[in-house]
Amino acid sequence: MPPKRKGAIAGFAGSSAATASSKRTKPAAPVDDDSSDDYSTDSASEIEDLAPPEGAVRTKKALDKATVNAVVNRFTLDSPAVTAAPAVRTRDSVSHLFNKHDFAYLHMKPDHASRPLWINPENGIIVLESFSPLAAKAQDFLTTIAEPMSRPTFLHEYKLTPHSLYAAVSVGLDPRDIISVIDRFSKIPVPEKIIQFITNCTGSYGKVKLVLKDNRYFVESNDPAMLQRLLQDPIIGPARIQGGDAGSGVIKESAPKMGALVIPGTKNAAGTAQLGGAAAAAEKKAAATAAEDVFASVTGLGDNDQDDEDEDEDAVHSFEIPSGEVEKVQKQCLDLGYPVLEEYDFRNDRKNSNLDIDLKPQAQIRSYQEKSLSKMFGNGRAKSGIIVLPCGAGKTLVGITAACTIKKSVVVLATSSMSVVQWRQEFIKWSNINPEQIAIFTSDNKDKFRGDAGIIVSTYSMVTNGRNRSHDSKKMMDFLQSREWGLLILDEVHVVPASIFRQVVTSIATHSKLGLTATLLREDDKITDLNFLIGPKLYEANWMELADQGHIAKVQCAEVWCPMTPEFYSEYLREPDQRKKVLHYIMNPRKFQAAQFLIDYHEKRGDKIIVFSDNVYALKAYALKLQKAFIYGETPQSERLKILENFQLNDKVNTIFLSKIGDTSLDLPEATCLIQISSHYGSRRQEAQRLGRILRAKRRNDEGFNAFFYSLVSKDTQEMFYSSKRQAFLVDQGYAFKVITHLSGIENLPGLAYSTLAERKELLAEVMLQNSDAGAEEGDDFDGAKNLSYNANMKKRGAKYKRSMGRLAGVSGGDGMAGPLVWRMLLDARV
Ligand SMILES: Nc1ncnc2c1ncn2[C@@H]1O[C@H](COP(=O)(O)OP(=O)(O)OP(=O)(O)O)[C@@H](O)[C@H]1O
Repeated sequence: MPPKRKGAIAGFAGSSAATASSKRTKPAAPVDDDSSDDYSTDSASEIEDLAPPEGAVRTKKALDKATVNAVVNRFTLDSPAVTAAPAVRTRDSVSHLFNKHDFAYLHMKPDHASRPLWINPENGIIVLESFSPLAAKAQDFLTTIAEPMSRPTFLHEYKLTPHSLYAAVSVGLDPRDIISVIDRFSKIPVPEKIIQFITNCTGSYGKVKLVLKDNRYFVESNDPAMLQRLLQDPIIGPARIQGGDAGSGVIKESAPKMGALVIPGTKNAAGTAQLGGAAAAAEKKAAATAAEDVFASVTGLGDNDQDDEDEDEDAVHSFEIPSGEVEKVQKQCLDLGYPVLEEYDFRNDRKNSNLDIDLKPQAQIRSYQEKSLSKMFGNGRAKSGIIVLPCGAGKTLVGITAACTIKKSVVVLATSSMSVVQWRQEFIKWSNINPEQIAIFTSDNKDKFRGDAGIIVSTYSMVTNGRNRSHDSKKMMDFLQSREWGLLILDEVHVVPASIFRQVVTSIATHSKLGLTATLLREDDKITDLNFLIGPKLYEANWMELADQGHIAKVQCAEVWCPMTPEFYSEYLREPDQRKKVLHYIMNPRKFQAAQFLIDYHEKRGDKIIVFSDNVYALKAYALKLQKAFIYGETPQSERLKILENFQLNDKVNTIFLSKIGDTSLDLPEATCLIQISSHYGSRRQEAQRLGRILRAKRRNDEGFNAFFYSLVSKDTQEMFYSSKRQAFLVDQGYAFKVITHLSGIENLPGLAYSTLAERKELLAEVMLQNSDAGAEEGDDFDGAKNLSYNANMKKRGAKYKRSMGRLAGVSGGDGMAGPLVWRMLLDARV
């Protein structure tokens, strides 16, 4: 049986630049090209200027970014709106050491030691003591109201931002509760400035909702005065449909009860929900842990309080607007400072046919998957937004469970045709969907599903590239655009340019959107666009917590410093061509030796190793010299499959070399060790995605198992700088990078390559003979300006990573584990 390769092959279809340019050259006859959707940072700009899809039905035009930013900027801690009187600062003998960071004026509460967090009044950063008994509770709360910034072993950092507070309100939190819970967890009374910031942000966000019921649009609010204010507006007022259900055009009804919905695959779905109220309550009580008691005593918010709150029924007021006015009303609300939340009341949608889909009984979603979905369905409706889970943590099943909850027609968009096939297979594996009701729309497949409701899985490029559509493809697009969809699942949202989302969300009429990603970061800082094009971040899992629970592998990360040989270094310094400079540090013989040594060592330990190189010249040179298989953009599909199959099943093939086409979605659970010899400058996203290839290691639950991630860096070259920038995201997730300056025993490796000066000189001569193109990455145009801008950014912000001293075991929280022991034996680790 062929091995599972999720999107493996995703990137295997050629380079991003080649794809982008091929989209521009018109072939003789219309041909659908979805061969690659490699939306790397560089390809993004190429794709941005694709024409909008032909005949796209503009349902709701995306909000103008300037307006969005204007609103967001209104709510910063420095804005005039935040007018708290400056705190009275008393200076003492050490104040000068701290300058404006002297927070001695914030008096600690008497029982501060038992409270786990502290909040910076100047910038809204919250520091959490992750070792506190209340940390788990506080963490749940903080991930709802703030952005996780950094979560290493002992102290976590979160930041309150307008977007995070917007997301908090969107899952039903009240600003008073936010302030009171922070206060109960906090070592200091919540600073007045923070209270004002929270009140200002939440005062405007989430007050107004746009709800689709029976395919009629309603502007909804709990606050009748708010609706009156909107109705008095010269643009919104006239848009109201006069004489709606309630005659006056304002309808009053009961708010849905929180938690009334049961998400499939959860414990509730399995039985608790069916228990009578009293039995369920008793079960809940019995499950209360000691930690919860501590929580209650410190916060004063026991479960009973929560239950009481749940029982409160707020009236909901609404008025109806025609679908043609939706965009205008949305924009005007935003201008007034009341951004509109979008929710889908799918249980009352009787116009769109139901889809017969449920999770299979054996499908049990994991606690973090359930938590993420509860943020989406918290009040019984579907909120649009983004769920962030580490690579290999099961985003696909989260998407499938969302579809099983909504039970309406679904569109899934993925980044490559292989991912599309994978998504369909996973739907069939986890749910009882009739295979005829799930269709694929790619260049090879354009069948519709059977029946009134169904699922279409396609790629972003199939849906947005309107230039050269074949007849069948046009028909399929018409089908996609002519009907309403209950849910749009957007896979790997971090790689797709905002302009593509804009085209997608404006051309496919969908009631709710779910974005999925592991790394919600972009080097081009276009993340804020996603907040408004898809929705706020609903949930972000903690990588370390998932690793501790065995859902993803524990990984030891190391940066191996490889000194340049004198002859390579003097050429490197002398070389004026940037690309050739790069080639010199990638082809550094000491780096080659380190790779050879690590491959040898890990193969002997029984590991399966992936070696990544963005540079194809180096990829081939290393692989050929070491006699290992390699795959890059030009490797034919059949050969790729053969290599990957051998890697998985053949115990003689334990190492493969991959270019960056294997960065994402590659599902090789056999891989346990990763060695990176060349990479995409300072890309934090690539580093995290590559790490993701070993997070799903099959052996992750073996006692003391660790996967290994080595980044080989040529010392005293530009590569050192890029490497530190690349690690920033993973360091924030709690990974500690050990610096290894010498691999003990390397000198004694039999057959060590380039051990004589003559061999090294020969290699240098070969490298010098290469033209500048050999130094370029696969499918990448070297962009000196971008290169420099990374430098400038780093100077501006300062490097965020820290190099660790001492033992890796300690810093990675892995004391006493077998992994670090192996390291200590193997590596003479010194800083
Ligand atoms: N609740 C679950 N129970 C059992 N297996 C699960 C569960 N959730 C996910 N898995 C399995 O975990 C593996 C990884 O899942 P998936 O491919 O969806 O990860 P991912 O988050 O999309 O990763 P990537 O970002 O690397 O694509 C799959 O083999 C999947 O079947």
